[in-house]
Amino acid sequence: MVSECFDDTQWEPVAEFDFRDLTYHRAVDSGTVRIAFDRPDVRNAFRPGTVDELYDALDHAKRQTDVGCILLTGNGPSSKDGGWAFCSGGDQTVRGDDGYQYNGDEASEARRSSETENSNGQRPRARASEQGRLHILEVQRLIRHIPKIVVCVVPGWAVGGGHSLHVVCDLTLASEEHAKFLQTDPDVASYDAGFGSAYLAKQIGQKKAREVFFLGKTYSAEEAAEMGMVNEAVPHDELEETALEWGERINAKSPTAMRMLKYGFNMADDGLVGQQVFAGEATRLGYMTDEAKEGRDAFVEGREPDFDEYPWHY
Ligand SMILES: CC(C)(COP(=O)(O)OP(=O)(O)OC[C@H]1O[C@@H](n2cnc3c(N)ncnc32)[C@H](O)[C@@H]1OP(=O)(O)O)[C@@H](O)C(=O)NCCC(=O)NCCSC(=O)CCC(=O)c1ccccc1C(=O)O
Repeated sequence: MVSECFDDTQWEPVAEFDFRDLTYHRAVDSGTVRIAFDRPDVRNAFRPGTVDELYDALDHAKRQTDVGCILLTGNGPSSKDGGWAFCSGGDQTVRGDDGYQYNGDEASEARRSSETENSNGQRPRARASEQGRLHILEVQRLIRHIPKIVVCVVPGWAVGGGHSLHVVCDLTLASEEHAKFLQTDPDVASYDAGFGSAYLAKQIGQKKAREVFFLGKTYSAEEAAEMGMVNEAVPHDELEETALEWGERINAKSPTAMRMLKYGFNMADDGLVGQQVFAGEATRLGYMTDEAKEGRDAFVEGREPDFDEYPWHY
């Protein structure tokens, strides 16, 4: 069983990957993928290998031109106590002095996988580091810039670095009964001073975001929705069905419009990187015009470009 919430008639595994800490599925009927943390007994805490896998799954999803929506969720419940989680952040048991450690089997497994081609003939990157890692932020940036809509589907706890992941996703859907939102970063002497906090303040306001971090209260799905950091709370039994419906709604829309809107929303907060990402997509649209083709063809044919027939639009 993937997860108690999971309807296996609606999904098929993405065959290219055999992840240890995640499951990765594609919807049978729509351009939606489902990436799920799969360590329910530790509230889906992430260790360095989990973060590597998450980056790989997202990067793969990014390259699927018939996929418009990514659901990011957590499998459950825990076999130990029946508890549900989206993600409880960095696995504190493998936290070393300079970051989170690949240790024991995990390091050798990552090394081994770097030596083995997957079924696409691709060789996964070697990443197991002797040093501590703090690379969930690379995943945050990928979610932020991925040209698709990422929906965080929260079936239980969203805590610490898991809370920050929900913040950076485009939309959040939460289980009415089990979703709980909590920031413990300062309890374990950690601090996501980027999207996890400053961008959260854009969503729920400065006072409330400071409350989330400085008081460390736990918020229900309903409270989180009232605060503006969750889009909707739905009954637990309907969580994944609703997420899949959202995926279908998203996929019915214009891919170009959705991409430009996402980057437009990002741009105001992302400085020159936001402008660069938006401008890159504007360049792609420009390249698709006859006017741009004339520029390219003139160069390739060794003649002066003739732009006379293209108006200076106003
Ligand atoms: C999530 C809880 C609130 C759930 O509480 P409860 O329902 O009572 O369950 P528990 O009995 O506590 O937990 C069950 C079981 O899971 C284990 N567990 C839970 N969370 C973790 C975890 N994060 N790491 C390891 N293990 C965990 C727990 O020990 C139990 O195990 P048993 O063997 O059954 O006893 C509660 O569990 C809780 O508060 N968890 C800790 C939350 C936390 O502090 N997370 C870390 C915050 S810091 C962080 O996430 C890193 C931030 C980060 O990523 C980052 C930040 C800035 C720069 C870079 C980075 C980066 O790249 O990493």
